[in-house]
Amino acid sequence: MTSSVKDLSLAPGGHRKIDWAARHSPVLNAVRDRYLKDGTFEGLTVGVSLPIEAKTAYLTVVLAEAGAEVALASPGPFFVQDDVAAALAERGVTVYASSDNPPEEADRELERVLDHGPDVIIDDRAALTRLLHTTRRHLLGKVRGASEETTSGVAKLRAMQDQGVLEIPTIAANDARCKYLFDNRYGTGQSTITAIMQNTNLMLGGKRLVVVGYGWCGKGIARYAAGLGARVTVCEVDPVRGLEAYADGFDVLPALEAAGFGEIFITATGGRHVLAREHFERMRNGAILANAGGVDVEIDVDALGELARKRYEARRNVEAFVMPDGRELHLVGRGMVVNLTAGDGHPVEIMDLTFAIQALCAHHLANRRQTEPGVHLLPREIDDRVAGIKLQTLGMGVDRLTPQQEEFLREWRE
Ligand SMILES: NC(=O)c1ccc[n+]([C@@H]2O[C@H](COP(=O)([O-])OP(=O)(O)OC[C@H]3O[C@@H](n4cnc5c(N)ncnc54)[C@H](O)[C@@H]3O)[C@@H](O)[C@H]2O)c1
Ligand SMILES: N[C@@H](CCSC[C@H]1O[C@@H](n2cnc3c(=O)[nH]cnc32)[C@H](O)[C@@H]1O)C(=O)O
Repeated sequence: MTSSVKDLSLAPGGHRKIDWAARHSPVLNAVRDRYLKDGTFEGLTVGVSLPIEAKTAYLTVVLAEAGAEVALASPGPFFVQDDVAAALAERGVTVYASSDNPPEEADRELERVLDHGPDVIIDDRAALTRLLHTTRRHLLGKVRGASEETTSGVAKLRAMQDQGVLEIPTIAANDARCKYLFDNRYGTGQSTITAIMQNTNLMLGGKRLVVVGYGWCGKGIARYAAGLGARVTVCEVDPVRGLEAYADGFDVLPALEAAGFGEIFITATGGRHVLAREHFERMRNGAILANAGGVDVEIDVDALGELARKRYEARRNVEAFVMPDGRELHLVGRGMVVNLTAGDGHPVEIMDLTFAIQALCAHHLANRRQTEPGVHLLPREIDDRVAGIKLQTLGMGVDRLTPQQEEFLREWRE
């Protein structure tokens, strides 16, 4: 089937971006050479839903080179770099994506991916998996399994499992240590702060910055912001995580209190309306709001619109909401995942680790090494292998326990 992209003439710029990602992806390259070329993917179809940018593109190129037919769509038009989509169409990956597509038609593009009849799925926020269980049920039988990219997607899959409706094996790629410890923490930390600074052109040093949610993403954001001199306050609902934030050197306060003094607010919870009307009513003139969480309802943008007497584009990717009392609140990246909708996503080296994990999850499922319907973890030794390869590419390494040390740890007698 043929790709459907915005403009094929944009391909040269996309090729350069993909080549750059390939050059900085030593782990995925090693995984390709050591594991993916064993014929597993010959004759199989891999359906992918991920933000379409250079690192995602390189993952799909690697899978295609390993013999798979790959079909790709994005979770929506705000996650599409058209030059990359055009380049991919030229590299033998079928891609259904354009930044011009209406957001409400995102499911249609994803269904076109499913209509390829995938054997294996690489998913983001469980979008393909949910469609597979609803509008494309007739394709369920062919799917060997799905690998899930993000925390919010894993939560959806667990909800499906709890309700007894998940009919395929899935791997929580997000829950691999080589994923969340680096991608969610350092990747989100760097790329969220970069996107906010790039789009506002404002300084971070000295600013009162509020991070809502101190999970892996929130920890990364707080750490990078503090490193650049911001005065960080954390808001949590989990007292232990709040205490952890305190021990890491941050103030911890309820969001309503922080609303009154924050100058920059970043949400990273995966929850709904964590910043809402009552917070907007207290915020200072000029406050900046951005979301780094995986759902686009963390900031109640509808309420912000209802409160505002006027809204206008203050800068590219920055929308100003003028309140009845004259205060302006500035929303970066539409309240969607800011590092992707208003930035280039995570650093290449981070996605190199994430996509090495994803490639191995796909390989695992393609080989039917996990056949039980439900949500599963990637076997620990595969995670260890990826970390080992990364250390090797850095010219570093770790030690191994000696047999005596292993025995000491196993033995309970002194
Ligand atoms: N921007 C990115 O590139 C990126 C990368 C990875 C994950 N994500 C997404 O970011 C979100 C967070 O991921 P994570 O891995 O950090 O999850 P996590 O579960 O480790 O952390 C979420 C934290 O938010 C807290 N929380 C929930 N509701 C809250 C509320 N109303 N107020 C304050 N705190 C609240 C929870 O207690 C938890 O500590 C998810 O939606 C995930 O999909 C985004
Ligand atoms: N696309 C989702 C939200 C994604 S949440 C964030 C996920 O994006 C992933 N991510 C972050 N940066 C990049 C990137 O540059 N390329 C591809 N995926 C990325 C990251 O691994 C994380 O788990 C939606 O429908 O709203």
